[in-house]
Amino acid sequence: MTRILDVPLVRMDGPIDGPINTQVTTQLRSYSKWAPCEQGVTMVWRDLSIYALTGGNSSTQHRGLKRIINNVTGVVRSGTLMALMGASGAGKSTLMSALACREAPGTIIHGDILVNGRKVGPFMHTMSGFVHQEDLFVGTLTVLEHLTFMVNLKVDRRMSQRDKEHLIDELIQRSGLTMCTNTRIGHAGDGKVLSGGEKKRLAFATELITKPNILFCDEPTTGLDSFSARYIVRTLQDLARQGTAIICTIHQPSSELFSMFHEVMLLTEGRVAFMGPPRDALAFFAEHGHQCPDNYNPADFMIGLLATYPGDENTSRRTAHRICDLFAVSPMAEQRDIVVNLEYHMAEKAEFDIEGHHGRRMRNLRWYKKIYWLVYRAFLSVTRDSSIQTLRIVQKIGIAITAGLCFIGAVDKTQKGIQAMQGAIFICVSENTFVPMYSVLSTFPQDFPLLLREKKSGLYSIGQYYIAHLLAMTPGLVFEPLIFMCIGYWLMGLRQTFYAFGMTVLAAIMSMHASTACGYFFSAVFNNVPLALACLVPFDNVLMMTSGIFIQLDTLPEYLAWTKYLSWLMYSSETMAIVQWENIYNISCPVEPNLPCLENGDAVLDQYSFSANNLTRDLCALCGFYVVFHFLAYLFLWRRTKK
Ligand SMILES: Nc1ncnc2c1ncn2[C@@H]1O[C@H](COP(=O)(O)OP(=O)(O)OP(=O)(O)O)[C@@H](O)[C@H]1O
Repeated sequence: MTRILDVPLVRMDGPIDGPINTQVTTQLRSYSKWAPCEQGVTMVWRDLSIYALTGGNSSTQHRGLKRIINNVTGVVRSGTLMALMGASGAGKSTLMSALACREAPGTIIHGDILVNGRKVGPFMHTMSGFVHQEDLFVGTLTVLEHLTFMVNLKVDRRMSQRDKEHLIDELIQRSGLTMCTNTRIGHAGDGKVLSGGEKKRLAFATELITKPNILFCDEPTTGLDSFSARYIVRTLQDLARQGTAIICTIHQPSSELFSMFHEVMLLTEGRVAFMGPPRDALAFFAEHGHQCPDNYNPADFMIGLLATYPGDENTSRRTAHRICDLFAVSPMAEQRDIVVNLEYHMAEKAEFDIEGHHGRRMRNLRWYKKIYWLVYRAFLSVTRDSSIQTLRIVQKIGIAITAGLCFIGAVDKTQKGIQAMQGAIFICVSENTFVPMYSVLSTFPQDFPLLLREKKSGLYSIGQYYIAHLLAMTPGLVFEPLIFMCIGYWLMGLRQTFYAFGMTVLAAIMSMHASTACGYFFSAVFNNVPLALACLVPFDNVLMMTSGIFIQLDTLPEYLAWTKYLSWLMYSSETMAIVQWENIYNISCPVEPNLPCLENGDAVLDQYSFSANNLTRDLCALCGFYVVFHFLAYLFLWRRTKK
């Protein structure tokens, strides 16, 4: 059903370079089918109030809720670039997040927000983009790699490789990043990396991949020089010209930037003080006795007028409230209300199936391909930090050579050799335990903000992220112990059979995997490295004491005996000890008859409370540690993203 409206409703084509004319002519509009791309979007919100759960109960915080947005009504349409302005704390970010359906947990929204007549919901994540104030990227990737990753995860899976490449080229060109296609995004303090303005443009390019109908930008010009800020607002103008509806919070824009917006919405203490074209804003304020002085920045003037000044709260609040009251009964508010009420009216009459429509239109990447692309990114990130990787390998080789040289000739089938052998086993186990365990502690605290943002925007699930991360780490976790054992094992003079060597390498690799799993668990539980460290240090002391090398485990007091079963060091030490001592029958004894003597391998194992029958149990236990620690780490991470 197509309706022909004879009241101002939607403006689809107009003088985008200048302010929008609110007296718009008739517009065709169909609400019988979901067609935002074809006909443009109109987003409206009426009497919207937003509360934050405070948990407090003071007189100003009604039933533990703090009202941040107070009965706000508004509209934004395709082709409009709207600035959301107000003093700090006016509620800009809260309102914009709610409109974008990306509100913080604990936020309560009263009132409906409609897009082309439909209540906003999860579909907003596919039909809208959100450029955050703080840019978060994997800094080791280049611009091209980042966009390749994002394009593959965001676009319809039926898109051909050629079209994807074409899209990436177009995004790079449109964002003015041609010169830095192969430049690393970088972290602060890195060498040749993107500038703040380039990062912001890359953030825009990332959001434009899906050609969103509505784009939300949180302070896109903050921290940029005037040239970069102008470039960003020009880009937004271009986007609006192509039919995107854009809402953008902005702090203290220059006069030039201010005039580049088509509409401005001024907020003060959660209320609307003005909504309309920027030039009408000055006229509105002047009409009510607040004339902006010549040569004064209009944005500064209006924000200053609406701000609450410490020490003069009552007067400044009275002024701001009076302006809000005056705007609420102004002809501009009346016109806005006509559009909004009509949208609500049409929404009540129309029938549509938005989820079904979107389901039909967009086919997400299959889960295993998402894992593939996540592994690709994680692997690039790991290998790009080549200095760290090289250092770790060099460190492993250095320790293996040093330990090997220390033990050369000491490990033999004598009573002294038994102690040297157990020492060598401890080195093999501990070298593949403590360093890897501590080195992953910062993983989740570091990755969490980006992970949360990408997860919330529906790029992937926590499970996919976790599996991909493990897969990307696995080659390193095999290679490092392998290189250590290849050098250290033979230099130390451990048992010269391939079976013994293979089993020792296997135990070292499994020990490395269990240790990193434990490190991930602590990283996920605490999400704070100093706290995780404070808890891990006592834990690893217990691990060491119950490894079976320092104390005969049978002699542990009964109430502590169970702790040995929690130590994967004990399982890997026992595995290595078994393969070194099984079927050894000829350990020489001292000449003096009264001195204690361990005559064979079984006696040695017995001395350390180990048993040759435990080999399978030990390997299974090491696998168990790996699985249980990772599962718990995943659960904690998943729970954290739900908060
Ligand atoms: N979860 C919350 N609990 C309590 N108060 C909150 C919460 N979230 C926001 N607020 C309060 O609501 C008000 C508006 O916050 P908001 O971040 O939306 O303001 P803003 O206009 O975007 O400010 P700025 O320009 O400084 O970013 C502030 O006073 C803030 O302290």
